[in-house]
Amino acid sequence: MSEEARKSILIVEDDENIRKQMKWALAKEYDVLMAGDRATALQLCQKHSPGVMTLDLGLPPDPNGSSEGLQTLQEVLQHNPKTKIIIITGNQERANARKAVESGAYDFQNKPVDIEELKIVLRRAYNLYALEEENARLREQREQKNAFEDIIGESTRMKRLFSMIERIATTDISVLITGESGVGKELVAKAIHDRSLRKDFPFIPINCAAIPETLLESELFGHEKGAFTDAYTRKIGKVELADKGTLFLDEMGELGQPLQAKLLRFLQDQMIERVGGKNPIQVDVRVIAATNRNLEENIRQGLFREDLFFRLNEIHIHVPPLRERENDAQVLAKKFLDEFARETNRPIKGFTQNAQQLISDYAWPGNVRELRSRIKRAVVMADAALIKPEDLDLRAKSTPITLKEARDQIECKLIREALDRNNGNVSQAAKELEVTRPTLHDLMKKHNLSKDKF
Ligand SMILES: Nc1ncnc2c1ncn2[C@@H]1O[C@H](COP(=O)(O)OP(=O)(O)OP(=O)(O)O)[C@@H](O)[C@H]1O
Repeated sequence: MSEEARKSILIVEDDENIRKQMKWALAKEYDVLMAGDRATALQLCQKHSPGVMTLDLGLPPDPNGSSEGLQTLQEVLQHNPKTKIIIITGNQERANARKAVESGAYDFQNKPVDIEELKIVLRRAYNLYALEEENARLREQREQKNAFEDIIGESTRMKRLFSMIERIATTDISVLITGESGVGKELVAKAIHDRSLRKDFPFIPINCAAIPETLLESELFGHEKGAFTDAYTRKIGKVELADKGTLFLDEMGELGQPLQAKLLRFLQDQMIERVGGKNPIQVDVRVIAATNRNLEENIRQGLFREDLFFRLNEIHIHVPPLRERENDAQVLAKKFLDEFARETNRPIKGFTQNAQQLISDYAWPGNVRELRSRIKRAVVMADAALIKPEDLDLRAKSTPITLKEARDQIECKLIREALDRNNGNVSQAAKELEVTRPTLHDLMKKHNLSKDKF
């Protein structure tokens, strides 16, 4: 069956003529089901689970009121919470339409229905329905496979991150991703984009730290021909290229004050101006920003605008460093090994026990990026089927030299794990570790651990 043929719609309308007209208008795009009362509507919903539904609020036995329509809405949503319901309502029933939307209807349309407008609303509603279905399917797959497609991870922290990504992806909320260098912030941004309604439009990353401040404005917003000495032709900026899609602003903390102001304006009204341009251009862009800096500290120092921070930080996602992800370094190492062995055609099968131990113990300051490049090197250097510790070239950095260093390392690891188990609750973590709360606070300070990151 083709994708198109599987789209189904239920029309709930007690006037037979209107029902027929709507069927006629929609049959090309949808499998149309029809009901004239609540009982039939419920039956059809349970049997066919339609993606979208139109619902006339005035149904028998209350054709002039809305009680039966609202009851139908409630019961359908109970059984089919993902079905997107568009309320069809008379002009004088606005309050009821609003009530219906508050109770979970997707949208409403006034009578007499403008069929072309309704088709657009239905298409949007259906896309959202299909995306939610797809995300649920992916979630099921992930739960079976213990992975999130391209983002590998089985640790509690990463599983929490995956469900956060799923929850926010279909909203248009701006997201600020924080985390050390190399933890996978860009991968997270891409995963959000890929699960959003914008997924068929561009995902445009830009690294604000890699481009000199003087060029960054025209990289972001574009320029007109002749705007400055080297502007020989018109250039379309990244924001415009990301129209209808997602712009990923990496290393956001590096942005200077003038560009912060321009960015804020674009975030507020989705309008930009090319450098040297005279007319504002309307865009429709979701922004995901990332930083490995402490932006709150930058705000205190007057380096970063607070209003811009609030705009970008509607949702905050912290990606934990690799050393705080239980067994993930092992899982990732195996995955990278398989990938590079295949790529280079080398018969490398795995790691010696000592190499595995080293991968677990090492602190990975460069996070997944460092792990990836170490495994790449090891696959090339290894002279046997199993990778040995020296192939990884890490030993010098990971082995504690003194007893004190070893004690510190284990102390830090135990505190991190206790905070992790207790979602950052210091009192509970202190109880588990059998120390007082103030002692744990002191130790957290010593190891530079913040409870907000758990
Ligand atoms: N969980 C993961 N699973 C698989 N690959 C990963 C994972 N996390 C990161 N990587 C890989 O590690 C490298 C670094 O990831 P990424 O560029 O997303 O990090 P980042 O946090 O954005 O880094 P930076 O702060 O330096 O911009 C990439 O090659 C990415 O594909």
